[in-house]
Amino acid sequence: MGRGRRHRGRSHKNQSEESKEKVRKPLKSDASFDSNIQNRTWSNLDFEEYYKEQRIVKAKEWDSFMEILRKPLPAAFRVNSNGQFCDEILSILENDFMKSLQAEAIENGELEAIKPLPWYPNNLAWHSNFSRKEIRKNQILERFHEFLKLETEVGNMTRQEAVSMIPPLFLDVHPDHFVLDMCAAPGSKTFELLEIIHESSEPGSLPNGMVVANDVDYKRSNLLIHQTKRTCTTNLIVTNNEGQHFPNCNLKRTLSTASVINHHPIDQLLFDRVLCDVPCSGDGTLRKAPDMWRRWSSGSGNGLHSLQVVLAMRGLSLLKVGGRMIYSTCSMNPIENEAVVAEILRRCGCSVELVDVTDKLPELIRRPGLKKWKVHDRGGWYRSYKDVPKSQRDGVLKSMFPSGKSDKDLTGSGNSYGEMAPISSDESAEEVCDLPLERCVRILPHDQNTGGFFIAVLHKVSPLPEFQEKLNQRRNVTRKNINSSEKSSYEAVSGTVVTKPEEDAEKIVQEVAASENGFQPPEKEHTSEEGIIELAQKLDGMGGKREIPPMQGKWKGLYPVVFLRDEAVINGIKTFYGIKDESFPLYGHLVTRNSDISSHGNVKRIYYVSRSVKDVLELNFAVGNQLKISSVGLKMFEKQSARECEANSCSFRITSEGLPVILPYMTKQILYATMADFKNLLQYKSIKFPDFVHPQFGEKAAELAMGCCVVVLVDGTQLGSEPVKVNSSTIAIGCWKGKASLTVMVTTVDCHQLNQRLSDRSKK
Ligand SMILES: C[S@@+](CC[C@H](N)C(=O)[O-])C[C@H]1O[C@@H](n2cnc3c(N)ncnc32)[C@H](O)[C@@H]1O
Repeated sequence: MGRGRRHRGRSHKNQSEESKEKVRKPLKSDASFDSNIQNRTWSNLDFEEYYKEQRIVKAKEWDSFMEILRKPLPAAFRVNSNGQFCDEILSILENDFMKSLQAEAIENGELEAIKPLPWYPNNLAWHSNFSRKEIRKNQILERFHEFLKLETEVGNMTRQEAVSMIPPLFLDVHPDHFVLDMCAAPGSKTFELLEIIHESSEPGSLPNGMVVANDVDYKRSNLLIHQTKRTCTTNLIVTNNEGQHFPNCNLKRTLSTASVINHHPIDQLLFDRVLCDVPCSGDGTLRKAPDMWRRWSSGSGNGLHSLQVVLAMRGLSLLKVGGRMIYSTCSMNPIENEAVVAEILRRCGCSVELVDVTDKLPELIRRPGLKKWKVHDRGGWYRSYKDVPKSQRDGVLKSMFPSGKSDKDLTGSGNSYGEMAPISSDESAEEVCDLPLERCVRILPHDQNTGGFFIAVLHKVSPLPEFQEKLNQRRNVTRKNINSSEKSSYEAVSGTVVTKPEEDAEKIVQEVAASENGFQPPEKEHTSEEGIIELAQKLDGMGGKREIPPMQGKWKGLYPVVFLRDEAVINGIKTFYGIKDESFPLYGHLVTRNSDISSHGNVKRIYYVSRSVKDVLELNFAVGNQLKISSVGLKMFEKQSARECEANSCSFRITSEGLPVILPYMTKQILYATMADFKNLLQYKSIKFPDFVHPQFGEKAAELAMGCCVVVLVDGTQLGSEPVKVNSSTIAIGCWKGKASLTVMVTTVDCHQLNQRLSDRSKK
């Protein structure tokens, strides 16, 4: 659900109080809900009056539009295209669940239980005809629920509302693109963007592109950090800047000498793609957040309009010429949608075009953007700004109207984008926007049983008009001044500034059982998407109150990220795992943060960053840490304080998320196991060397240096021809080689899921 600051609290409150009296109880036919939901209200007369008046659907469609809004939203999910078991999972969906759930679907009056979303490429996204609640509560659906839960937890699937999957597809992202996700939390679209960035990369090869996922709310950002961990990406930076003041880290403006600039591969942070999925009133999510029926008022949309305009304008100014930006909301309100798009087109003149995407995703049922709408405020309707009484002009802005013109403008000349349609002197005449707003994409819930959504695709043809850029720069200079006083507590420390350590995200996830074998438990991993969404909704329920990090502790809640320059640590890792600089350079790509350094100066966690992220970190450092970074790169090594350790072993273990990236470059500490031994390891977690099915495997394990190692699954024919080349289907797990046994260092959930997938494979 969209959220943001409510600018006009007073009118909002009055209207929502009024609307409480106008609500009605649910229809009898909505009987499938549990009693808790039944007691909720499923209508709001203000909502009905508002959208009838805005004519977002034809009169004859009204009843079906309202009817679907009162039905719970069907669950939707995506299969991670980069996941190792993508094909297996698709096959289970097609060959098992599509058939086995059919009877239950028919009982529910549906033709199909689950089906691929026809507009999503390669059948990777699915729609189920059961709501999330039904899936959770219904016993027959229990096996399906368990499957969804497990595969989501290990990162093979993502539960995501169908409409929320659309913006990244229209954005046309390539693996070498720099992408800004401006309002990114809780991160379902960031996850999708990362998937696209990584789509064609081979194991270990990192794409040239990257994603900056920004959100002003640090608590919601922590959900994003947790959620995107499952992508195992080195190409992500998470920031907590205000989107409208997002810095472009312009080195030319910061440094005076060209020679210094020459040392930096990039001198300004601009993006090939921007996703501007702004905070909004969120009435497109009524089906999954029925509480909104009670809270809905037209004031919410009005209150967010100007923030939405400035966010979109900032996004466009951070976009490279030739780049593409998506403006999207999960609201159906034209004030948050077409009015915002019209205003940014007016401000940008010919430098920005609204792209016609009718030929893209042809199976997606969509409606054109509106050209006519009205503004509602404090019980009154206005067709034109000239009708708004002076006393109400603080709440109703001229940019909210189709012409975007004030009384004075209406007598003057048109704008550079095109002449507006003449406004008749007739009081009842409606304003019609002359911009090509029909190119916007409206998704209405009753067209294909989804939530409501709005998308506009914008193309930056040339630099923005100079005064708009200057306006943006002025805003940022003012912000920078504020920031520099805020920053005094960490100025002396080199590196990037993070607002809060990642561990906060961990607090919300389940603990994995501590290993009995003397080493620290593996890092806490994966929580369910359901949990993430529920947490995000709880945060939404805080009424737009933004969370700022508590300013406690030595670093006052601001933890610097630093490049790891400790050669003893880096060389120790390189030697132990046999990593060669020419194939996988570690130096310059490893970062840590002060919160990860113990009081004795020992590093606890080490993160790996791609070249693109490294370049941005260096730029950010050079411009005085303008980006407030809360997470960066991929946690690759973690200090292991084991009981059993030898002088020559490395105290850093490889994390499970880091393993797929580094494995192709490891030349030491690798064991090759056949299915029997591999499955036994997953099942029993710790096995003594003589107890392996293949004695040679136990002998090789015993010969290995003590400490972290990797066990790679091979078939019998590959044994003896080691090293086996790693490819995208390679299955490997991190283990600990002790004095007498080999112990798995993978969470119980991951072991269980992997075992299940391997059993499915062997059945074929
Ligand atoms: C509609 S939600 C984004 C959903 C997200 N794109 C996703 O797919 O999961 C809007 C987000 O904007 C954030 N937000 C609100 N005001 C902001 C601002 N001024 N700058 C950046 N983010 C903001 C909110 O914290 C919220 O997480």
